[in-house]
Amino acid sequence: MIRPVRYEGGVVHLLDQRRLPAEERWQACRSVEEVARAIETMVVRGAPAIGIAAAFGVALAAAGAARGRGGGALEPGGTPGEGAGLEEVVETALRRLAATRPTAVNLHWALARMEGRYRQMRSAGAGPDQVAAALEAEARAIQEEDLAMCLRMAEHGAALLPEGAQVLTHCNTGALATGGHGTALGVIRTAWRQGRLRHVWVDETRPVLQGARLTAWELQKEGIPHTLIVDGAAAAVMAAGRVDAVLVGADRIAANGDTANKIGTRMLAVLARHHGIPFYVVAPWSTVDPSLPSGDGIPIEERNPEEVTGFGGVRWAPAGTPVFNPAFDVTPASLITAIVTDRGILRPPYIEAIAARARRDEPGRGEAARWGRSPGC
Ligand SMILES: CSC[C@@H](O)[C@@H](O)C(=O)COP(=O)(O)O
Repeated sequence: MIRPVRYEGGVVHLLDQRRLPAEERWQACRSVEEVARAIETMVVRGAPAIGIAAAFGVALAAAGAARGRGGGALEPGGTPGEGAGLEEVVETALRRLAATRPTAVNLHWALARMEGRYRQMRSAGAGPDQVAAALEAEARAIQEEDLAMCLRMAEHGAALLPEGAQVLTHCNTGALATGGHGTALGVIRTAWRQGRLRHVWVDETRPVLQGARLTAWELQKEGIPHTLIVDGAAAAVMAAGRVDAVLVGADRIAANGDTANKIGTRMLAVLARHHGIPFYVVAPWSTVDPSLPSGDGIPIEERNPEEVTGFGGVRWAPAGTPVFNPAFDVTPASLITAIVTDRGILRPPYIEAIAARARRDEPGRGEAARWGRSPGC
């Protein structure tokens, strides 16, 4: 199984997704700053995967502090230097990692969980070595639980698809984006293994091409029949009656079900409604942010204009062309047929379905909101 994040000997290893599919190269991150930059530059990407990478970044920081090396967060610009205390090292790591990407709440959820474990160990009087061991165990638990959630979502979601389904998906929501298996792509994987899936339409997903580079790579490895299309071809394949369902992931789901996901998702939802095609969002509960009443409050990351004016060192737009490059958009809840979570399938009205589950299950969400307040949000 593809797993994009590994933690070994106090080093975070990330499968460099910028280089796929041309080469499978791992990047070793030995400091919090290196993990943070890897998240910012999309060496690792996908909402659950960046949460997992950040959790290991905190574990790395604590391990460094326990060894008396300032947690490896030794860069200039406000991070602690040699010999910094454990408290300062962990706080700094949490702050730096929270500031990497604003939209995916899984990142802030994972950091809140790491902070919670840290505080628990400190109030129990644990020393630096014990704290470091506990934080490593917590990060590993986040990773393993994410895989388990993906497998549960996949079972729930596959049951929604008709026999011989043709589906359309956007971005990469596979093993590369999660603890393994995937969210929307996990449903596709499981449906294929169950024999109920015929074919996948893969949106190339401009500008960074997660569909063309990553989803096509994962599907090819599994031998799942698929066809790559440019984003603008989605309406044509829907109109031709060749899509039975649209399956997408999510970076943040507000309390009313409004869902932020990769730019272009909203367009697909509008198209699906027009063509009478079910539109399913697949996401673990860690993607739900009940502290936001609606999608209006979701911070949308804007990325470098160079992602739009060219790719891989080739520029095609004239120099100086003005660019708007939002990395995500928000799909209104009214366009979503169902939200598939590891805790079951949510149906409209989402505001009630989400509130009921949040009340029952989520004592830690106030803290997630705190780390969610990163610069740029
Ligand atoms: C399981 S991944 C869900 C989302 O994170 C995914 O659809 C997405 O939008 C990823 O965006 P990215 O910018 O590649 O991190």
